Amino acid sequence: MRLSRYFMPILKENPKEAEIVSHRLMLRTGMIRQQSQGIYSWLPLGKRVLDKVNKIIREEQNRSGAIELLMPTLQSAELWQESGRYDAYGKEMLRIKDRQDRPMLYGPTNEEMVTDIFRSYVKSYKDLPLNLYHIQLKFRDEIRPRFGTMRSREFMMKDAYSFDLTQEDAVHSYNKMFAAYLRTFNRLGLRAIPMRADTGPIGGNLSHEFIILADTGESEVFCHKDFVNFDIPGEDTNFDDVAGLKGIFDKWTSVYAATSEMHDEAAFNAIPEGDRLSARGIEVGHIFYFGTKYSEPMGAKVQGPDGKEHAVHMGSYGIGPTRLVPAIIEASHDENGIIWPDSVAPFDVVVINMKAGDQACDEACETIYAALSKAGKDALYDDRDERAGTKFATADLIGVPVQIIVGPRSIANGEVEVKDRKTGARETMTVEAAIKRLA
Ligand SMILES: Nc1ncnc2c1ncn2[C@@H]1O[C@H](COS(=O)(=O)NC(=O)[C@@H](N)CS)[C@@H](O)[C@H]1O
Repeated sequence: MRLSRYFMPILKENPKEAEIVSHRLMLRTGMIRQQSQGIYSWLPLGKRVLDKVNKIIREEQNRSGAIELLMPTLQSAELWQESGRYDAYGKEMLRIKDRQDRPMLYGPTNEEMVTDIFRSYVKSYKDLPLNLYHIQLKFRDEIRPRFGTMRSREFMMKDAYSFDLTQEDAVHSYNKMFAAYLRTFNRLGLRAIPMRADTGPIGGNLSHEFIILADTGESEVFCHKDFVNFDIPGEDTNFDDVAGLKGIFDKWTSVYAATSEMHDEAAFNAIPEGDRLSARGIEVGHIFYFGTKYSEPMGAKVQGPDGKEHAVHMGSYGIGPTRLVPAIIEASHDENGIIWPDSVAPFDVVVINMKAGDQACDEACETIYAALSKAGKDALYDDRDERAGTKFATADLIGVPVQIIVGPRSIANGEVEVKDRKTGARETMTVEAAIKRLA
């Protein structure tokens, strides 16, 4: 992408409304724009990151055997009246009337709708287990949306829903998602800690929140220091191995970890002082087992091996992609801007032409940009008619992992400078070596 033809409205000053670093940087880099309270547009640079986050989420959901679909944002009130949540959900629910004056709502979550889909088609235990998921916008009229897209009113959620014949089978489905979440957050460059959690309006009695430690996190968390060394389930994880997945769950819940709602001070103090960790955290995922809470009232039943009808056992599993983007920034930035993990960076490389209009610089940049693009790399070419200093600041601000700096002096010797955004390390090499290294 040539920056002179892109749309990336960089702000020179820190926006005063931003209270935390991720909100400040997402506004300054032109990743998002607030349209109204708690409602945002994702501008091109932000959309590229959001798409990469969703790609990883999708890959790990699919690896676990979950099947993707897409449900609408607008839902009929009747479904929520069947489950009894229409009134219980409270003021966070945006209620709408259509032109026929029918009561509708902008979905805050989709347990009722996915249960309606399930009950319309699945009648036998032979079709289980089943896990259906989508990545879709939600609306929750948060009383105090803040911190940009960290806590917004309209937000994107990956929400998955599992269906099983028995509680035992449902716990295996829960453990599949548990392992998939550990893999997902690790691939996003985050260390997420699963913590026993409250179930709130979703319901049920088994629930874990996945929290990443960050000073500006809204959650207060307490856990054992050992978490930081636990192995992440590998690519070769066998999601049909009931005992194996139970082993992963047991390992990752073998030491103390709880959010403030579930904290047990005595249990925490039983941990040797040096091993205790109390911190602030950001909830990036939340999983629930809630049995027949929805299937019973909504008649989602299958015929069991005994020939009898059984309400299916369900769970739901949420991840917040539009919260993950700021969460990654909170976990990975410095005084010059964002430091994107390679896996979600909006571009792989930024080519900086220190002197646009200088023939040698222009030619070298075009050669490098063409070679990187040909090799399938996401390259941003800063070809703007701007001072070099402005270009260096932009490249550091938007956090692209690698910068190729092309200046008149070095290019006279056929050389360029390659800078690593995370470490700041710089290396001078020939144009060919730079292309070979990065293409
Ligand atoms: N207001 C919000 N802004 C941004 N992300 C949010 C917001 N509310 C929730 N999320 C994200 O969505 C995830 C799941 O939300 S939740 O309420 O915990 N769970 C559910 O809604 C269940 N139905 C799981 S499918 C959270 O872990 C969080 O990452």
